[in-house]
Amino acid sequence: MPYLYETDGAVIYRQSFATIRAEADLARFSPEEEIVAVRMIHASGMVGLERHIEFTPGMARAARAALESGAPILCDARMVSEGITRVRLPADNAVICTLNAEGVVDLAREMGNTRSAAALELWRPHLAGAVVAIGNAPTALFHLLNMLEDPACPRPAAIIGCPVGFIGAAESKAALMAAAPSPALTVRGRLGGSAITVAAINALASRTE
Ligand SMILES: C/C1=C2N=C(/C=C3N=C(/C(C)=C4\N[C@@](C)([C@@H]5N=C1[C@](C)(CCC(=O)O)[C@H]5CC(=O)O)[C@@](C)(CC(=O)O)[C@@H]4CCC(=O)O)[C@@](C)(CC(=O)O)[C@@H]\3CCC(=O)O)C(C)(C)[C@@H]/2CCC(=O)O
Repeated sequence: MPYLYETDGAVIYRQSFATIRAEADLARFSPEEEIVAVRMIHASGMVGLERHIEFTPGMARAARAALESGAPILCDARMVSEGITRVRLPADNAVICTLNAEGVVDLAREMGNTRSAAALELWRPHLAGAVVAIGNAPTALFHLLNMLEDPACPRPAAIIGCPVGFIGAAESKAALMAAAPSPALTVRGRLGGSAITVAAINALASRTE
């Protein structure tokens, strides 16, 4: 007896989003934010995630406008950069991950930091007006915040800072929302991760659900 299951991708998405909207408490989000929150919950399979999602005012609009005007997307990990659905991007935006670029291993050794943090030094020429997507590494988010302490460092248009884990994740995200050097989106606490971060980018990239 073969297993019977839903095989239409569009139907699966539609039913998932309807389930999330029926079960999650999305009332505090603006319409632009709600679409992003729904997709983040979808990627995590976790109704309740919405309680930990926080936008600075106007972040969703700023990020969407930046993407529509062609901003590059700067990602901390390949798991983030590979997850971005290219056909959703409104301006064939460049998706950049420098984690495996030449010299990053040596730079990390010199800096006494992780590869994830060192890789951000290669973002400097792309940072002005970019959309940042940090979904894995707390050290990358901390290093970005330290870079942006320098007023001469170019500002990104928006920062999605959702690193996951037990060491530095909650702290780096609290620091992001306290400093808010650019419009920012986070998931407070230990929760986060590449999939949730990718989902936020994919939601912001397209006006279609
Ligand atoms: C301490 C690190 C953490 N990694 C986590 C979770 C996951 N990481 C995966 C993978 C495949 C990668 N993690 C690296 C980014 C690697 N992870 C680290 C570092 C040691 C330090 C980062 C930090 O603390 O800020 C980091 C290496 C570095 O020197 O920067 C990765 C580059 C390691 C590697 O393969 O070389 C790699 C990312 C590859 C890529 O996508 O480009 C996991 C899939 C776990 C696994 O290895 O099986 C998982 C993915 C989670 C996600 O959703 O992204 C934590 C939990 C974030 C942790 C930092 C916090 C902590 O509490 O420990």
